[in-house]
Amino acid sequence: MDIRFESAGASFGARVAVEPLTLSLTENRLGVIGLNGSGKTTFARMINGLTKPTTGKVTVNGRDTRDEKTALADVGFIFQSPQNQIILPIVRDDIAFGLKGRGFTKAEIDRKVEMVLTRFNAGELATRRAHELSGGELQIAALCSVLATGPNILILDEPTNQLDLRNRALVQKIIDGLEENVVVITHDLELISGFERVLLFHEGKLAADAPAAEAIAHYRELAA
Ligand SMILES: Nc1ncnc2c1ncn2[C@@H]1O[C@H](COP(=O)(O)OP(=O)(O)OP(=O)(O)O)[C@@H](O)[C@H]1O
Repeated sequence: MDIRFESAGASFGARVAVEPLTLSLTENRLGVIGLNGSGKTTFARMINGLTKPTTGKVTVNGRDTRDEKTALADVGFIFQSPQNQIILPIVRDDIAFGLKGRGFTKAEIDRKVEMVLTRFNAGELATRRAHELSGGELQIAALCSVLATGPNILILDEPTNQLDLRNRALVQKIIDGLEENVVVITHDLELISGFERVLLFHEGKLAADAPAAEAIAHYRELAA
């Protein structure tokens, strides 16, 4: 992946959520940590263009996010509350929904839905009602819907939030095995403990940009 922030920052009115920063991100795995309200989600939304920079610019694989009217299609985003991004009641239909309007035939859509369900060993979820799923199942359903569209960068915002130990371990295993480039925002420090690059945000500023152990140690000092 090739994500570049060039003096890019984001403010909401007078509130500066992310101070202008200059960065080049090419790692296959990137962790983002920091206290509540430190700017992590805003930073992540700037990557897929959901939040446009109010100063500077952000490019993803050479494309300026300001030139795109909507979020970048090749940057998948799983939000903090995945139930809010499941649109259709039945899991299989929701996965197919994301593939419509992209020029695929019905047979191709059906094949892609089956492929992604098989990839996550989630065939059992296909006919389930999304609102009846457990937190872990919902994360997997959201992952299937987003990854079926073939993004090459995936952003996960607090993917283990509210998961029990078993589902947490399952989601960690899935993240570790993803071939896509992954950006993980999390308060679950173990989840990103093996990452070679972790960004620590503090009050909208980048407080560390380092391998996981170093960034986590710095975070512990800030939080103490
Ligand atoms: N749409 C918005 N309008 C106004 N202020 C916003 C908006 N989005 C974020 N902010 C503010 O920007 C700052 C950074 O918020 P952000 O959601 O990026 O933090 P975070 O690090 O992801 O927090 P958390 O860990 O609690 O999810 C906060 O002060 C927040 O209140």
